[in-house]
Amino acid sequence: MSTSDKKGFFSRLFGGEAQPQPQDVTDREAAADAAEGAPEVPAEPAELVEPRESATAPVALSEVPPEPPKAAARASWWQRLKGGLSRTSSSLGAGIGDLFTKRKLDAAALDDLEDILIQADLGLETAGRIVKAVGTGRYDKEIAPEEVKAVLAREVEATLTPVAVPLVVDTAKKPFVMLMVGVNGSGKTTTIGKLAQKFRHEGRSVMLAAGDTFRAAAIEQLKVWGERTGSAVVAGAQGSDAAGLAFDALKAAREAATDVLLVDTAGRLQNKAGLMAELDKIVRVLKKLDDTAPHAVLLVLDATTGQNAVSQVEIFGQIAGVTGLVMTKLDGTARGGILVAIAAKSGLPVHFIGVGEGVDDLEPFKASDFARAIAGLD
Ligand SMILES: Nc1nc2c(ncn2[C@@H]2O[C@H](COP(=O)(O)OP(=O)(O)OP(=O)(O)O)[C@@H](O)[C@H]2O)c(=O)[nH]1
Repeated sequence: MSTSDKKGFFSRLFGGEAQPQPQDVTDREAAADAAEGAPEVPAEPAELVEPRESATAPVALSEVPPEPPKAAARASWWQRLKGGLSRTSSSLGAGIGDLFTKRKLDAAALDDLEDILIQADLGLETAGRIVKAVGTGRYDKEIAPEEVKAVLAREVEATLTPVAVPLVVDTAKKPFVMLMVGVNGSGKTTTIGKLAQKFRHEGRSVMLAAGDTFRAAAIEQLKVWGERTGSAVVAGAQGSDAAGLAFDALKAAREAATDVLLVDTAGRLQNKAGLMAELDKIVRVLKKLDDTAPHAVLLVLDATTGQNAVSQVEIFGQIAGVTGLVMTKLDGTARGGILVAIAAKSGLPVHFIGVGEGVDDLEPFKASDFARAIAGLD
């Protein structure tokens, strides 16, 4: 099928507790300045918020989702994944059901199937593969919707298996530095909180750097996550230099022998050149202290943005050297197939997916579970 056959498709495309040390601001400023002249905003000493004894500090911020009920009352991950992807699977299932109930497989049916798959944002390549697989050996015969769903699950799993790569924290790096990038509202800060919780449960010490200095609420949000997860937080004033703050945080994390440092960043894509300069500068400043840092650059993508997420992968891939993906909000869209399109197109590892606002609504990405859930299979 040529792209022109699907008019409008491409037009949618661009639509253990660390004991941190006091900061050496002189070092930080020197490194930041050496990396890129003087910071645009005069640097202020970063504030270090040490983790509280209790990880259940009162939450004052409406932006931070409430803590989930006790584990026993929570559904299993599979149930939450299936539930989260239900909008996508029911939309696909309804389309497939309508199409193949008591109907022979012919060219028109295959064309209609392709439309349904493209509307679910699975991407042209995967849609084409699924249609071919459904058609093979079944032409002119009746085919049950369940059979089509099984083929769909098989092909989606085949596409996703190569990218379902777990994130490995290299314990030789102290700290293992993860830079979190993505557009505003994609779920970066929430994902940082969820990851911090995971790492803490694995017995690692964690520090969070509030590098999204653009929004005061983002800084406050990160502090709440720090309290909740028992992670130290390095934060500066709103508008302070993000690279300087990242430098402070890495220095503190090193001195405290922290296992993982998660660095939040701003995501103002409307100012691409500015964003590129800021991310570049953060990376260069981190390298002053550890030339192998950052050890992972995770792009957080909001599934509800559909095809726009594809262009975000391209842009952030160019400006931030993305090493892996996290897809959030798969529970809020009927177009969860976008993950499949991105996997096929970019080949980037998908480390985690999020299906809710709760702290445990983020899990390592597994190709077969996702494929079964999206196809509506048990
Ligand atoms: N339904 C749902 N909501 C999510 C998920 N992940 C994050 N959110 C919500 O999305 C909203 C934005 O998340 P943030 O973490 O503030 O996003 P951000 O990218 O840090 O945004 P900025 O701070 O503006 O850059 C919040 O209300 C989160 O609770 C998810 O997997 N599912």
